[in-house]
Amino acid sequence: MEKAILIRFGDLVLKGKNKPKFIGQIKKNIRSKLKNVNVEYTFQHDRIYVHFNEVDSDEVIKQLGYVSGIHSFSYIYKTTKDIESIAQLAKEVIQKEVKLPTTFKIETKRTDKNYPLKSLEISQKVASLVLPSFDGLKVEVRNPETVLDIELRSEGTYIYVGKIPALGGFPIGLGGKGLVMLSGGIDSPVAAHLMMKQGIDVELFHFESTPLTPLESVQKVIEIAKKLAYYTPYNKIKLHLVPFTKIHEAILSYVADPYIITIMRRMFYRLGEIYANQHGLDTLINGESVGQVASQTLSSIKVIENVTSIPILRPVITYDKNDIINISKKIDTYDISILPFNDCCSIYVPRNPVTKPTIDQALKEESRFEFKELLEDALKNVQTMIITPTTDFEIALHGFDVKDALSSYTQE
Ligand SMILES: Nc1ncnc2c1ncn2[C@@H]1O[C@H](COP(=O)(O)OP(=O)(O)OP(=O)(O)O)[C@@H](O)[C@H]1O
Repeated sequence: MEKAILIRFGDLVLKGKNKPKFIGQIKKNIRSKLKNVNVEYTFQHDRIYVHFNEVDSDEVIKQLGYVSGIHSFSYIYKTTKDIESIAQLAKEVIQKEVKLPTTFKIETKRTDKNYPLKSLEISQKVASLVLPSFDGLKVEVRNPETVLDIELRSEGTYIYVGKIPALGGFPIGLGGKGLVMLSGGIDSPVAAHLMMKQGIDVELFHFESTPLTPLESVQKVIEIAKKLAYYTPYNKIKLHLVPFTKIHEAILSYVADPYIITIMRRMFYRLGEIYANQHGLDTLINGESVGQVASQTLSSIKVIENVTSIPILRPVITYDKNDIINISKKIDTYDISILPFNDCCSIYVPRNPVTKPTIDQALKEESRFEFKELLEDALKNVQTMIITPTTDFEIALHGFDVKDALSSYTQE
């Protein structure tokens, strides 16, 4: 029995001239993802068959599950076009893949128009040969629990049962590049994931305030980046650590308590925009919502966004917290995000954060200290790490300046 995996792309969402580009990119991403596995490919129009010998097919499915742009897979079996062989293979596939008893239907697609039987005739003939061998199969044409698909093509016949849903979305590499403001919280890793799923190639930007915040908060972000790295075609993601301590200290010293978070975010946006522009990144992405906490209001977004002109994407803004949590569990970042270590946004939370800040007042708060030099200095000292799913962080966490502690892991 020749077994392969059929990969589908979700034809409905593919439009016109984008289609060949999309398929070219997804092939590239799949090859890259499976480069350490011994498989072969058959590429046909808008589908891909992955063939394997002595390879753990579940591992192949697992790896393909990280590739955005794939909408579903099926385990698919191949035989000749001889009707007896088709029926024989159908029986074997039912034995292997179908839980009995079940209601059942055969659906045939015939792309080989020279074949002597039409699609419906093939279904009927195969059903008549298969049904006597199984007590637990009851034909139900309208709403069957199980559908056995037969595809009769010029090169042979393929049979499969059911579809395994995949990630969906679009392949990374076509949608431009984005800089994700990544905190250690639940929402921003989900925001990163959602944008990656839409085909955006992301880099991660974290403002670290050690020693005001514990070094573990940086480790937390590295652990999150490791999880996100699985969803890239090359199992690699860039994490930029931005030394934010001096800016943070200045904000805490000079800014009135209710405006601390507003001004901190304005500094985040300024830093993000400059960095993105310097490095050819098209957009800033964050995990902001409206209404989750008192400071997250539309007035607040307006005042914060006022300092930038780069597009800002907030993919989770309409999501319920529970939905965000469910995604974070699926991508395996939830358990890391709920670890207790504070980062710069979660320590020294003001007692009464302003809910309706004004631009004038924000400018007044900022006029109390020279922040431009501080921003320049932070940008000069950004450390870039290439994170893979196996990046190691076995270092002593205490008694180090974060820069020294991380230097051996830093690459440009
Ligand atoms: N230390 C940080 N470094 C980078 N980005 C940050 C940082 N803190 C906050 N952000 C960005 O600002 C957004 C809103 O921050 P907020 O403090 O409301 O959330 P959070 O508790 O940090 O966690 P999250 O929104 O990720 O669940 C974050 O989603 C993230 O995009």
